[in-house]
Amino acid sequence: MYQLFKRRGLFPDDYYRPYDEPQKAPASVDSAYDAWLASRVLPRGELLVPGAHRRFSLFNVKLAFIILRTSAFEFFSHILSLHPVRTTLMMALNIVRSIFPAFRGYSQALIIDELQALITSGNFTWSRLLHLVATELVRRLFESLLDSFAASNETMVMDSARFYVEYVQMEQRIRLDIPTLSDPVVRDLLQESDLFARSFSGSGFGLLSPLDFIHIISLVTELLSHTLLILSLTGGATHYGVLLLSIFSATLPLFVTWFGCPQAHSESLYTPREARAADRQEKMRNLAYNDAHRPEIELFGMGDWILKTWASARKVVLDSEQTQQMRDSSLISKLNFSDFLFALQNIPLVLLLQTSSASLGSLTLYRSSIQSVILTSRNLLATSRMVFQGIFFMSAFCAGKTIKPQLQPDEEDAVCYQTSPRGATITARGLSYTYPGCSEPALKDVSFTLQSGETLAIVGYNGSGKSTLAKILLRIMDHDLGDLFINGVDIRRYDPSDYHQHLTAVFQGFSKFNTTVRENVGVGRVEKLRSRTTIETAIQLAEADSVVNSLPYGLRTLLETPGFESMSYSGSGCAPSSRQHGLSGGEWQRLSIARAFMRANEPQTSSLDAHAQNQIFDTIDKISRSPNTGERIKSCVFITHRLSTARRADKVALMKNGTISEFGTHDELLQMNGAYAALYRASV
Ligand SMILES: Nc1ncnc2c1ncn2[C@@H]1O[C@H](COP(=O)(O)OP(=O)(O)OP(=O)(O)O)[C@@H](O)[C@H]1O
Repeated sequence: MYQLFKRRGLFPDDYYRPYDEPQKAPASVDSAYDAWLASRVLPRGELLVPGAHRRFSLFNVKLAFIILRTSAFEFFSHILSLHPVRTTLMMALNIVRSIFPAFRGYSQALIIDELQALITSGNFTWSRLLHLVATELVRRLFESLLDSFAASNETMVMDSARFYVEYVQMEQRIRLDIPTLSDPVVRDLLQESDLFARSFSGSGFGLLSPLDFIHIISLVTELLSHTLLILSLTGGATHYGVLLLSIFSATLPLFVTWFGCPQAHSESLYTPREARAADRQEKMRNLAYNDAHRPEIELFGMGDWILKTWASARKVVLDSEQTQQMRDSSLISKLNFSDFLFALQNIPLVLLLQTSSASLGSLTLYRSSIQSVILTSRNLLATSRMVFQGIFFMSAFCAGKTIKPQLQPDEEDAVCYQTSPRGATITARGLSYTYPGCSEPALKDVSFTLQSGETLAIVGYNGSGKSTLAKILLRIMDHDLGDLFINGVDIRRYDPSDYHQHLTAVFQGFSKFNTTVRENVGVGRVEKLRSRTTIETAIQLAEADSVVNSLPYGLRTLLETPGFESMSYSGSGCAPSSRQHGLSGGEWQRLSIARAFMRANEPQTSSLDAHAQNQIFDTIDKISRSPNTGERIKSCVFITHRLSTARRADKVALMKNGTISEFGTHDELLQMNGAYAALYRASV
């Protein structure tokens, strides 16, 4: 697999390793992807699980800078370009709003001082008091108007940013092919990229969104404005010294937590064993909660096993969380600083009282400002910490955009699929394939030739590699060794989406979508989703018309699915639940065949059918011939366990232990008197 990735140029040479082996940080880091990968490697060669918080170390700070340099600028410029005026306004308003608290404190202090002066001089009047209160109310009104305008502006900016990242996420998932998506590195990358996208809706592991970079700026401004106020109230070196001491000691515990105990979150740092346990407990929980599994859970009495497995996995996770908590609550963070701090903060207050300029207003202002400094420092540290983590998740998001699907040919190698009048010619030479993480190949040295217009039946025992070969022929997986030529051209040179235009397939494990019959069939050829005629023809070809006609709302019937695939969501305007209807396994299969037949009328289509039966073979045979001359115009490969169906194909391939052990016409194989002949005789 590593060789394959190297060849495809998906990952740099020196640091892709299967996850079971110790990991090594990349030798040089000069892209967001490198930095993301390097930030996950722990000193012992273990990998951080996706979503884990990065330690605040010098190395990670350097990586964060590389990410900012290589991808953050591009990302933020894109966000800015979505709403340039509103985003700029949002930044400006954030800074303006950050000065408000200090200004508020100052204004209140002025009112108190003025009242104090009025009372001591004996000039107090109620009208003067009302005037002061009214002024304060007007100031507050202005503040709240600006606040609500800023909030609505921010919502618009955030919504468009959220749409953008979610769109890119969806695009990424759809663009990548099965081999790329099944790679563990890519899976982790996409998981962290998802966390980044979710942080925009405020649900990414408690992360703030990346736009909180702006909040850092406003928090710094707020901190500065309070500090300036305090400095203006206090004077002299003694005051400054004590003041600095009190602020430092107020924020010290925060720094200790930030630098010393970076794994405050329970999910932050799992060992591979703990990560596996976390995964297992989640799977068991899903089994217990999902109604789709209920019949089998009851039938096979899986309840106890689920509970036991969940309990042992849960214990491992809880133990790990406990260890982390104990690590986090180190002695220094357990020390209760609050009383001590309170005393320290009062020292400048006492000194301030000694000065002749001390007034009630200035004392109140001092007290509230010092509290604000502490609060703002806390917010600043918490926000910075989240942003620090967010930078790494952002690198996953940006790196995800650049992953090249493994099956995509290089531009200079790509060729367009050229149709041939009688269907595709398939030539396989020494094809081998090993699933990731497996030691034994699922396909070994498979060679055969299928001429255009011929039908090939693949037969063999369970697990002999039939589906694997079909997936390679369908180009949804890539072979490791050997060559596969379609119409004389290496299959690797075709763009998969171009190649797929010219074939169709029925899968054994076909998808059951929780949507209408029409959409369940129509997705076989999305551009014809609105063409009722095409859908009805496909349904007729698949002999599924009796199924559809028996449904209360025909094509508009909303199908209930036991599985997870869902194409509808609340508010989508889907049919009401009264239009829902369940189908039997066989009826679903008919619809899946109709889905495949959506492409069957294309003259050059090669049909591939998994686990076909006699009746289906008749239909496939009918549509793979020209309606005028009756000549074959499509090649067809199908997998079957029924040898009575296999004998009707032009060629039969018997698969055994991942390879084709016998190949030829039905009669040739019978004459060979080998395994096929024995199986055939046993079946009749
Ligand atoms: N995703 C996978 N990961 C790892 N191994 C796999 C995977 N899918 C299949 N295999 C293994 O590859 C081998 C061939 O499987 P394949 O599904 O191609 O067999 P098959 O002949 O189609 O079987 P069946 O008739 O039961 O459908 C089997 O040993 C199987 O366990």
